[in-house]
Amino acid sequence: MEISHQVPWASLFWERRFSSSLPIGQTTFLLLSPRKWRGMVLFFKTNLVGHSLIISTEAEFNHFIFQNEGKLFQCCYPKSFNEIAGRDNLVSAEGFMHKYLRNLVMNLVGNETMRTKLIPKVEKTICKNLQRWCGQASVELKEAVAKMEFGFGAKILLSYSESKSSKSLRQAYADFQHGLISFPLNLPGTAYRKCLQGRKKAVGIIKSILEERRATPETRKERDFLDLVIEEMKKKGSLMTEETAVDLLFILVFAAFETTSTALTLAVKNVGEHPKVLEELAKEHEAILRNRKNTDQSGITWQEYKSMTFTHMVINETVRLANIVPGIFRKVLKDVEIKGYTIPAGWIVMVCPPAVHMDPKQYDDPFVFNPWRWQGQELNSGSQTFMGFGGGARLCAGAEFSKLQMTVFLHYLVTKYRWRVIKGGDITRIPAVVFPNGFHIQILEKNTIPEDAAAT
Ligand code: HEM
Repeated sequence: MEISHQVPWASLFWERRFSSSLPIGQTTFLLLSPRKWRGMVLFFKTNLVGHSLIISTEAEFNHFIFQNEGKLFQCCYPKSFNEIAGRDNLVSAEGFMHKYLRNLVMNLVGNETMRTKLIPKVEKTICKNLQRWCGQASVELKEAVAKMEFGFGAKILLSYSESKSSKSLRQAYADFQHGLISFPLNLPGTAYRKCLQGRKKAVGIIKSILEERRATPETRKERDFLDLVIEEMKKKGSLMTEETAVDLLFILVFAAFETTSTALTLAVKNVGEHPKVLEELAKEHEAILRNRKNTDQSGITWQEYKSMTFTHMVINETVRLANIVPGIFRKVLKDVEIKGYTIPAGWIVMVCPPAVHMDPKQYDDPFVFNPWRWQGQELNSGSQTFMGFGGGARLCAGAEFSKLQMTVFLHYLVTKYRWRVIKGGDITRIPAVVFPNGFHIQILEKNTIPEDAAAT
């Protein structure tokens, strides 16, 4: 690991990945003539399970890769990823198929749907859960939020309810997640085998819901995403086969709960550790309540949501530091010239967002949680220096939806409740962000005194 002092984030990623996930065999870390630019290694060559791989740690080149999606670069995740995410999964789909699937997803979580349909539903779910957690001695926030997001996602996608089902979709995803980032060795006892088994169970449940729905199209009060998918399947010459439908639903249920729950837990942790941020956040949300002309207004309006600038700054800062997706993989379609080097067609490039997010040339004191650094900037989900949600034509389809959920959660948390940490909150990267001891907090109504404090 001789280069660890030069690219701490990238090397940390590989070190963790290979030491924790590759118990057998050795992957060598090859460093071939790294180009330095303003003191930072731009890119270097290594090898990933037999593939030649360029790791790009440079903002400009990463942006170039995103902007040339489909022309010079193509999405490329390892074969084993397609085995666990499904052959027809949206993340690996290309060209017309990618556009078609992405459009369907935008139908589910695009701005118009969020504005007209999702805000009140998100609010209702969050308020109900916060009320339930309030007063409990301790709530493990990551798991509690993941459960809430899973329930919400499974409902809008499939009208699935864990409590009304004989088989647990949630457990199937827990097994899937357990081995998601592991060496692709399908032998009894391996994490990868467990992951494949989890996928098989989840796919089985989703398939049976799909078949049941097709056999007995009921008249539900509200259409879910599955209704839309089935409608697509019925169209003459449709691209939507049963396999594609199942793979799409499978990946969406997962995407809907895992990433957002991690980001939201980190947001609460960051805000709690920075009293000035909490104060500013509360000020913004209390002003929203105060400025309402109609005092009977029951929920957040789209305009109010859009005006929560400081909250959006807190979310961007959280996602920047979280680096939930540490590597984004692309295949080089044609030879690419970059700063005097040629990257040959067929090679794999890994965009490394953490290296950009933690680069002191891009962000002053990059390890410090400082939402004010976003002041006056466009708070987009992707830019040349912010790639927590990826970029270009494959910018995360759920980025805005994820931000909406975090914003609504923070709104109710800071206006109605207060919280204190009971235990946990440590973070480990394997390379996915995990909380090894959880993040246990107590949530109380804003104007109550905790029992132990009242007793003293
Ligand atoms: C904090 C939360 C989230 C983070 C950090 C995140 C991150 C990302 C990243 C980095 C990518 C790009 C992958 C690539 O270019 O290969 C991506 C793609 C994607 N994400 Fe997210 N995501 C989040 C939440 C969500 C949610 C809530 C959904 C679902 C509703 C979602 C659905 C998707 C989909 C469908 C894609 C593929 C887009 C495409 O290829 O066109 N994500 N996400």
